[in-house]
Amino acid sequence: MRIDVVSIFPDYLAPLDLSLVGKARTGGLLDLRVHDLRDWTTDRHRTVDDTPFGGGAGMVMRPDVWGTALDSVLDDGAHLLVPTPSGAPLTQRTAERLAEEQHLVVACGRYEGIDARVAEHYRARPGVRVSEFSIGDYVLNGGEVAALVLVEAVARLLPGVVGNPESLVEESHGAAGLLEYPVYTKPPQWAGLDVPDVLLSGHHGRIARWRRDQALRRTAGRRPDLVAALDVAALDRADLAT
Ligand SMILES: Oc1ccccc1-c1ccno1
Repeated sequence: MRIDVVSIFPDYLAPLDLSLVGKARTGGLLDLRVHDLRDWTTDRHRTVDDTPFGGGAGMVMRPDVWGTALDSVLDDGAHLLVPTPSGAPLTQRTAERLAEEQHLVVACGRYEGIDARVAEHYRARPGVRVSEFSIGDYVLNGGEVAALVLVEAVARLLPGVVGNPESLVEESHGAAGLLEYPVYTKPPQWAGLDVPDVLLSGHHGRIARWRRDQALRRTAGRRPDLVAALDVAALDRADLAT
């Protein structure tokens, strides 16, 4: 998979040189290219923004600079992803779908955002899909943090990136849509607190059922909104497997 990220702060994406994503890049599993939007400016001041039509505070990112940049990195079949507070929520299901694609291009906006004609222009481009996405109901100073989240959420799903693919199965927001169960390790007693006995029992069926029950309780208690969307069939399949 190839991912291009375009930003006026390319150094914001430096964490993607580290850990699993960094290894995926050096191992050839992920072709990640980070670009400085200002490389596509033509004026002495390398201007990327201007005042908003209709007035209002702040500055808007220019469509001409973005157009030159995206024409340079987008190819047929690419998926243009634009982080924005007004976008569709990025979910694990979205990450799974994106991990199946060949080429993602992330356009990181700053200021008051990117001129709306940029997304409109590329939506009309045959062979290019455009998705505006949000990583949560809060406001950031720009799209770079959202780009970091998206790249990590997608890259870790690529074959060979995570050492043990099994560990992807029972995570929060997994196939059944549940939050993950509580986890414990040595020492068995810590700060006057014990590990649940069932986890020391060696009875794999009971352990699996306890974990499923904990995941259900957590999901109902912390994310009642997810309960309605639970994939009960996936739950049954998982329970049958224990
Ligand atoms: O707040 C933002 C500003 C710019 C680009 C993206 C965002 C954002 C906020 C939440 N998800 O994305």
